[in-house]
Amino acid sequence: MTHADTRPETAAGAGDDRGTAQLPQVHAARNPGQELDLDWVLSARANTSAIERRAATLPGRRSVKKDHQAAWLLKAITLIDLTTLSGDDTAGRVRRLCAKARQPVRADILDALKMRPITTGAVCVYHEMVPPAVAALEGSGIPVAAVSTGFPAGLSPLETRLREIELSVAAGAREIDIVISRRHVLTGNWQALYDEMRQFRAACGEAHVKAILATGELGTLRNVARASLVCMMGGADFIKTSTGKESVNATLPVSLVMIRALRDYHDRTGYRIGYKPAGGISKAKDALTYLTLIRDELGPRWLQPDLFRFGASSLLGDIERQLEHHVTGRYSAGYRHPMA
Ligand SMILES: O=C[C@H](O)COP(=O)(O)O
Repeated sequence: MTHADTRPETAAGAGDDRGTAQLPQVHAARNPGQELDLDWVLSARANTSAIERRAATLPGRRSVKKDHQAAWLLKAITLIDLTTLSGDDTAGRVRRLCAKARQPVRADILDALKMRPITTGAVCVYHEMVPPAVAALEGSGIPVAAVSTGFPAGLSPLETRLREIELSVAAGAREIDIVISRRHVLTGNWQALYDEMRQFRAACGEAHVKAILATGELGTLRNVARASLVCMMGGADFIKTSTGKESVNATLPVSLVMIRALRDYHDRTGYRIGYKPAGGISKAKDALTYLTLIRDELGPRWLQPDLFRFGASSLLGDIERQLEHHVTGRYSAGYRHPMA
């Protein structure tokens, strides 16, 4: 059993300035990208059975010592892109989500844990919901991330997708989650994928760009590895697993492949690119598995909001319940312990 013995490096901790919200340091230097290196891309392999075997051991092997669990859970909250991506989204729902992003943990729980206020990493919405989100988050330091480029399928005309990015940036989105054209991966057209990524990168201007690979639709882990590298070469600041709308979203095998591509890219270029697992991550224990995986594979530097986010719509609720249990020793009536 591997224990995360230490507190997460910058977990919200007790401090002299209690009452002062920590403004998230969410943006590192942008990734300039590089020329498409096809030899490197085609050399990327993934031994599926070895990766699946290793991934299967992760939830059991990696745990967080009970004493440090609350700090890790608070850390996880600071790394959430708090998301609503529903056809029935309204400005009111987005405003409520933003209020939650500003104050994701009840004050009495923070007091009991002797922790300073925290915020989520970002709020993630459709383009049409960017203005109410920007207004609701004003002064908080929390960025708005917009899913643009014809999310989730990405099959609208290229000029429409590029225009959508420009409109989202003009509306105040500081991060753009683009979806790649899966067909470029499935047909091995790496040049087309690279060119698309370059154009998306350029349209984002100063905004940071997360490339959603939709890994559940890429066929093989080898394709995931290659698409990850091409998107990083094309200038992605983050690579993200899924839209949350595919039938298979974030998984541990896919994460291992993408994390290794991130490490490879860093080793060869010196640039750290961020990672965003998204879709179906709704349990605190799963969040802890991801955090310890990242810490062990990439190191604690990657556990900062500029290099790691969870894309999640319901994870925060479960983390809150775990924190409440940590503080009060009980769960709300009818709640079944998911960490057991
Ligand atoms: O990008 C974020 C995902 O769409 C969220 O997926 P989820 O609703 O399964 O948490």
